Amino acid sequence: MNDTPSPLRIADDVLHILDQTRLPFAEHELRIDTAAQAAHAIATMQVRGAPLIGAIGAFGLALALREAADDAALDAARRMLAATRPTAVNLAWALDRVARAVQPLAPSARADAAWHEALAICDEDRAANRAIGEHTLTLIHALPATGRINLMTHCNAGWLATTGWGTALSGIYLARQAGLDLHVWVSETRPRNQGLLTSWELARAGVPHTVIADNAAGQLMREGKVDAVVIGADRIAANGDTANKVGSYLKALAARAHARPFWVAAPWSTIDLTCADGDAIPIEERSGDEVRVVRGAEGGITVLDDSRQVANPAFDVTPAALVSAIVTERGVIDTAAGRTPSSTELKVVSR
Ligand SMILES: CSC[C@@H](O)[C@@H](O)C(=O)COP(=O)(O)O
Repeated sequence: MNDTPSPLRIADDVLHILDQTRLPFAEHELRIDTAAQAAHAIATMQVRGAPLIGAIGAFGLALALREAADDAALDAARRMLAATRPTAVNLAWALDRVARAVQPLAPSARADAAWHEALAICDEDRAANRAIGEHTLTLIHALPATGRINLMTHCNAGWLATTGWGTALSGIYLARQAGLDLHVWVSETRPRNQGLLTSWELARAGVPHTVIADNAAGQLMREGKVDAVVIGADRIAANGDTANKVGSYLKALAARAHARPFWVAAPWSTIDLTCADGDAIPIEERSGDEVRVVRGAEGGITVLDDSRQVANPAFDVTPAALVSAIVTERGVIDTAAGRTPSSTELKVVSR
């Protein structure tokens, strides 16, 4: 699995992360050797993307256990890390997994065991993402498009958002490797502009793409310039309702209106069977300053002063009825055709 770039590097038993708040303008690595630094990196979005924050949370817990590893310390560190970002379930999932692995052990053995569990989470994430890419490639091959295939994506669900390959972008990378004539519409994704990260990734991989303002998506679909939309996910409820970066829902509505497939690509760890439907998914409200200040290479430009009220929900929920397929490492759940895989327990309400 070494043939994918990764936003994190392990050296000297500590973490080195690519600071995503400085991308795409500067490539800058940060050293993370305490749980507090890991929590800060997640909360400030130096690292972001559901699978990646899960992995960093897991390493953060291991780092905490190097300082104190009794039950009270474990619980406190877990809560501190879990409180950083609420929507992506991968964070809580990874923290639970590490805690469960170390709880039966003596405190002296916990830090090393937690570190190994975090490494295993990363290995499994890369393998899952590669498999997601292969399943997505099958969907791409099945598109009725003749000539160049035009996909649309939102936010960044590439390798930067995971420990390797990405989710929504994994299939795009494999399609490119397979020599498919493919072009990607990349929506800018205000207010944090994760679309610029996607453009940065795609440019590095030589994937033809065009960045658009978020509001251009509907017109492009109307003009027949989009064959399918593929996005990642932060949490998928038991009925298939999908939380992802705010703006995903509008793209799903436009895709349905123009009879275009809308695919959600995510590892199984993004599925939360304890959420019956999308109403149970917590939606993160971030600082209004992200809307007030437009960031660029030279810092930020204030476009609205703080006398004005601003709302900044960071995610939205796309109802399962608008999702054509959920692609996980276990295969494709074709929600449009009313088929669920018998080997799994996902209680998707098929339509
Ligand atoms: C493979 S990442 C999937 C999602 O986490 C991604 O699309 C997304 O919404 C990321 O949001 P972010 O706020 O940048 O962490």
